[in-house]
Amino acid sequence: MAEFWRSRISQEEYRLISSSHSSDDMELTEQLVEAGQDHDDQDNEWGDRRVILVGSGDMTRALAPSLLRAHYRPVVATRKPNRARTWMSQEVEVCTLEEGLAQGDLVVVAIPAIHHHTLPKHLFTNKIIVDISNRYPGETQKVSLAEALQEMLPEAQVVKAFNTLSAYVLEREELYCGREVPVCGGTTFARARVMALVRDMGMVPVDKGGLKNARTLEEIPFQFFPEWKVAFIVTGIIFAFFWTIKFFRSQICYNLQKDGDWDWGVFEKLPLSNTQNALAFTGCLLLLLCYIPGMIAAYLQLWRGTKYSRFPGWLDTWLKSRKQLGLLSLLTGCTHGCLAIFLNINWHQAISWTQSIYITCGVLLAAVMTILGVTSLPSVSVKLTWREFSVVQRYLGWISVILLTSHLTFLSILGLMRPLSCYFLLSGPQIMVPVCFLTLMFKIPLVLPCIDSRLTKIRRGYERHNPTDSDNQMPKLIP
Ligand SMILES: NC(=O)C1=CN([C@@H]2O[C@H](COP(=O)(O)OP(=O)(O)OC[C@H]3O[C@@H](n4cnc5c(N)ncnc54)[C@H](OP(=O)(O)O)[C@@H]3O)[C@@H](O)[C@H]2O)C=CC1
Ligand SMILES: [Fe+3]
Repeated sequence: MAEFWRSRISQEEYRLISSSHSSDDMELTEQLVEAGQDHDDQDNEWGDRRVILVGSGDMTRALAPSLLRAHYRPVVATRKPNRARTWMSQEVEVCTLEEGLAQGDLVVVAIPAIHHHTLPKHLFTNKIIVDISNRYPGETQKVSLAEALQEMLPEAQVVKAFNTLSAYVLEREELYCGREVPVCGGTTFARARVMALVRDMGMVPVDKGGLKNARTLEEIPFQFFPEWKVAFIVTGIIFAFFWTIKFFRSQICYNLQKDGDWDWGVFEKLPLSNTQNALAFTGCLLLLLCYIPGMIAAYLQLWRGTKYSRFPGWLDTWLKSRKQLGLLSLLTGCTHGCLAIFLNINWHQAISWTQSIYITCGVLLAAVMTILGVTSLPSVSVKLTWREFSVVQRYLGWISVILLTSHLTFLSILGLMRPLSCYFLLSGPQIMVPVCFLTLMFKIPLVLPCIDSRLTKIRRGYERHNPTDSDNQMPKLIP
């Protein structure tokens, strides 16, 4: 194997290559290695650090500088070298397809997939082809673009990569560094080589197996907030619930219970007052929904006496949606705060002590939630130590629940005791204040030293039913 690539490929990838028993795979790997050595012999200075970029479009213009930064040598192979030279930097070699493809065995095909059939097939023998193509919206193919390219170039190894990044991102080191890049296809060697390239460029390669998975990779750019789906649906349902309650209480019940004609004037409150009210309680419930699943998980672990059994699917999904629920809680809560300032505050009127506590708690809650929201963003959280992150998320999280409970209680301290004014329909505070207190009540046992130490033990790997078994399937953590 060419020395340069041996040093770039991690031990784990090398182990995978060595343990690959497919004879076809090994044969192709040998051919590729030989091809790599040929290029080494041609030019020792660069060896197979050359990466041939076919096409001179947006992706080539974004990839070439990032390859240079990673100490690779991009060679642009284009149909129109004279034109391409005008927009490529001096350090990038620009040549014809024939000249370019003769220089190296790692080739990035950066032309739209509809033009793949125009590629000179004979020049791609024994090459590792990095297919970065994406289909256009609305286009549907039975086979993935990468599989179609592999079928067209049977003597090459097609590896799918980089299609999940945009030219815009690839132009900015600060945006692409640390990003995950799924890679699939080729022999294990070809894939490992592309993964090493991705890693050298400052990104994190994720091995997605064979080329049959290319379709999944080609779907990624078309995904629409997949991690937010659950949180958006939950937020929509909660908002509709509180908006309907407010509508029945303030518009329908009000008119049904009063004497005289139907008052259409109260319907004017629908867009602003009702929406503000519904946003307030949506934000409250979303905040609680961030902390309730963690408590359920803790009780479940205490009951099972182990952390090594899977949570039910619904709890797993709920736990994974906490960040999104928290950010939506911040959004709805802050919108409620802004609207409430316009609606409720009469600056010339003295405020009671309950109102001043309610306002102070509300403003503090907004501040604490902003810190929680900002620290949950990946760009910020990667800069925090594990301790900093867990202290902020855990303690500030529960402080926000206490502030929320105080905010709601002092908002409606008198209203809570009032008899139901709209048949059996509870008001927002009448629903939310008990839920807040219940959440805090269930949290209190978990912070008691005897239970907390038991939970900590379980989370460090202790198992109640199997305390001494060293053959447990999962590794134990050192306390
Ligand atoms: N733009 C982006 O953000 C992303 C693009 N991609 C994928 O990367 C690939 C390239 O995209 P992009 O750089 O934006 O495309 P561009 O349209 O900017 O450039 C494509 C290049 O392909 C070559 N080309 C154009 N027409 C033909 C043809 N008829 N025959 C042969 N070659 C042709 C040209 O190069 P020349 O004239 O030098 O030969 C042209 O510069 C596409 O498959 C796209 O799906 C993937 C992720 C993101
Ligand atoms: Fe409020």
